[in-house]
Amino acid sequence: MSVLSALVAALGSADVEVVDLTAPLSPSTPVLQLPPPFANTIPLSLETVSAFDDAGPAWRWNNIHTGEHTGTHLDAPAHWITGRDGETVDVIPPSKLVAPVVVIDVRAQVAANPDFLLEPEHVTAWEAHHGRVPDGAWLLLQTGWSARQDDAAAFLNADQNGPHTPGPSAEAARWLASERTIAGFGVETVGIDAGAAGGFEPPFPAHHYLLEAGSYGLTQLRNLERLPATGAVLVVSPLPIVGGTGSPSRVFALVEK
Ligand SMILES: O=C(O)C(=O)c1ccccc1S
Ligand SMILES: [Mn+2]
Repeated sequence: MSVLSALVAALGSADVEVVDLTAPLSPSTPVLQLPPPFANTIPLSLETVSAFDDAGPAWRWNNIHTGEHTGTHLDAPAHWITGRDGETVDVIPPSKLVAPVVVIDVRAQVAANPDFLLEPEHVTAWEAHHGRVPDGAWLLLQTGWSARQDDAAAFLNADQNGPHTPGPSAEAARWLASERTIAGFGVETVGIDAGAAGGFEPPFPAHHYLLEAGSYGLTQLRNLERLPATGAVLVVSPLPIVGGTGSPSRVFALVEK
């Protein structure tokens, strides 16, 4: 039996489960809110072209208005100034679109502190149990934050001092970019950087270092609790927007039961 035949058989027998990691995309999907004077992306909106009416008696269709960085989306290296000469979303290599995925569970730490920062020591402690993060793998940070996805205020979790959401420290971002070779870094929150990362050095270090290194970002993921710490395969499906810095993406994982 060929490998793909075996996969099809496994999918049919539920030995391999397809887990959708994508948040539903609607006009109420929370989007990043950068402070003035910075511009912000738009949320999704649907504009009716026709709906079984005079404009289209037998068909319904819409125009969609969205940012590249709206909802569950991919960040390409070209999104950040440090990766400005890097890959745009239309040329992401297939080896990053379908790749091994590992999950680091920090839900307990985040439940105690929404400003929790992933440090290199958290990754090396995980590696002591699960082995080194494989070269070319996606590393997903499981924070439990997807439970907030239906409440924009809770999801963005901002007060007068700014947003309070977890993410990597500047040192963790630098370390992941220099000491490991990951396809990308994925999160449940609105962006791959922590809410306070605008005040880090360098600002937004996950973007700064990981996109500089040619890694990608994935945001606003959910259902990470259905993934094993290792052994699953991630499939990332961005739109191939020519020259795009990112794209809303359908993301799912193949999980052996
Ligand atoms: O790439 C994003 O969606 C994102 O999170 C972001 C975009 C622009 C500026 C800062 C950030 S933090
Ligand atoms: Mn983004």
